Amino acid sequence: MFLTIGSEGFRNIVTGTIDVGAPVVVFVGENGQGKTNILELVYLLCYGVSFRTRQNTVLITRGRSSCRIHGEFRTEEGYILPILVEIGPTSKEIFLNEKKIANRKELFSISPCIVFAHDDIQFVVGSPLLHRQFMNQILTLVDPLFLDSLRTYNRILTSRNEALKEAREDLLEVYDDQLADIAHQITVKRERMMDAFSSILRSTCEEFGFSGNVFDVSYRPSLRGDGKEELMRILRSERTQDLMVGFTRRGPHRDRLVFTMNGHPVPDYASTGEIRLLSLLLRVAQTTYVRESTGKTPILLFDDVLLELDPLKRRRVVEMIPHGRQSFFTFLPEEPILQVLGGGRSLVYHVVEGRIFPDETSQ
Ligand SMILES: Nc1ncnc2c1ncn2[C@@H]1O[C@H](COP(=O)(O)OP(=O)(O)OP(=O)(O)O)[C@@H](O)[C@H]1O
Repeated sequence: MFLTIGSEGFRNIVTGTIDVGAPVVVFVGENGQGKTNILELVYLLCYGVSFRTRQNTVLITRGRSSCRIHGEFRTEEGYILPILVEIGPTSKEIFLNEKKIANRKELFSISPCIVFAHDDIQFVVGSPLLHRQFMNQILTLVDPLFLDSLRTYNRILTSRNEALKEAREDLLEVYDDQLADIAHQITVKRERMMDAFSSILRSTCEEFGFSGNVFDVSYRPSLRGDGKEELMRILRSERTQDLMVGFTRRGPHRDRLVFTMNGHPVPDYASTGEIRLLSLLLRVAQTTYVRESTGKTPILLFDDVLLELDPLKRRRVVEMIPHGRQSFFTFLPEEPILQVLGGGRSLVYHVVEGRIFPDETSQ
């Protein structure tokens, strides 16, 4: 759990430190005041990157040349870990326990963190690129080696595509072999994860109060075969077509997911509210999957996502949030925030033009 968070020169947030040592922390404010920036700050402390941008310079307050983001994290064993992220125009340094770390992966073991964001509905109705992003996000949280496999795959894929454009059959022999090997590893990992994930999603739907399989998701690998050898045979047998188009037409870079509601494709049948609900249940299921796979309950960041649900569904989603860890919420002033406060300790802050004030009535 984070006990404090703070920043200097970060986006529109005014320099300072606030107490967040409670299971539920709420930020209330009008549009554009800095609520999402605060959630972004928490995410940066967990992963060393933003969930909104890969461009470090936009994180720095306009007109300044650097920023510092800091927090104190209390581990499950009770140790206090100071985390500091310093960002300059072309640099980023991360300090854990006052020691500079060489790789931001060292932060990953502290606490997983899951954002429930407005754009999450794109995982359901957006392009297959986002389906793959969804799977990759989950796998990276539970398997630190997955990101390396993905990078290797993309490197070999780029080389194979170049060889296809230049019709270098000698190189294609080598790349087919390498691509089949890594494609097999990625497909098997995605397949296993999605099997477990879809069964968790079904239980999540039941827990929510649905009877039967209201929402379901299934994995559709683009290159399916029994082992690496078969994938290689497929790549070779389809090489002529790949040479004609000049790129690799099949592989994990073309995988997709199919979302259904009562057996029908979600994008064609579901209402906006149902799509929003599914995107929230996907994140709840992701939280359960990460907890079951790593033994750690993620910190949850809810960025204004409950508004589109009717009050009953909103309450049910909130009741499903796992206890024992920390959740951060953002709300517009008129939203009924009391529904998320529950019985435990909670902190409510108002955000006005980047300034963060404690709510007098909830202290
Ligand atoms: N680098 C920066 N320097 C200064 N201000 C910035 C910077 N980046 C973003 N901002 C400002 O931060 C504000 C946006 O804050 P944020 O996205 O957190 O809003 P919000 O309170 O979550 O609003 P909404 O309810 O509309 O989502 C905007 O006014 C934006 O111009």
